[in-house]
Amino acid sequence: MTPASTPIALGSDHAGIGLKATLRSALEAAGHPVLDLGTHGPESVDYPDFALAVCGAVLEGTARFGVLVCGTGIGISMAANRNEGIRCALVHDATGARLTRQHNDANVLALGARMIGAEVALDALNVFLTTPYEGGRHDRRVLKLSPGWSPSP
Ligand SMILES: O=C(CO)[C@H](O)[C@H](O)[C@H](O)COP(=O)(O)O
Repeated sequence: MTPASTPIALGSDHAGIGLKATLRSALEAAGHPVLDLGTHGPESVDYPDFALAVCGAVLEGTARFGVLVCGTGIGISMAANRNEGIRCALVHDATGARLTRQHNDANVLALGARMIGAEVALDALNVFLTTPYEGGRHDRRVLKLSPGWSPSP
């Protein structure tokens, strides 16, 4: 298991920068090490670049989980899920965050800064980080999401 001392990687585009800052402050206040991979300014940028950076950190093990924010969470989650081994879930509340950890063993959380408020996002993040994967019947389904998996002939 990845130790809790391993950072949480954060990334956003310009639309998500405010919510990312809120999430970062909350994580740091709770004692979580954070790896903020940008964006760091208000200029218009492209969300796939930040999804790639965060997913790279998760896949190489320098981050325990990734958290991505764009305006809707849609584009940045699409970009994240292009990376083999990443299971990124776009959620809109704590229930989605809990279920995607329990059932999908999601390793990246995506949030839409133009869709949900900061309190809901903070609840979702807290639940995401503290909910374990259930395993059991979900193992064979998660396995089918793995790099290289294909149906038996
Ligand atoms: O990818 C998105 C839409 O699913 C995100 O919401 C982006 O943040 C959005 O497209 C950015 O839009 P903007 O008009 O360039 O701010």
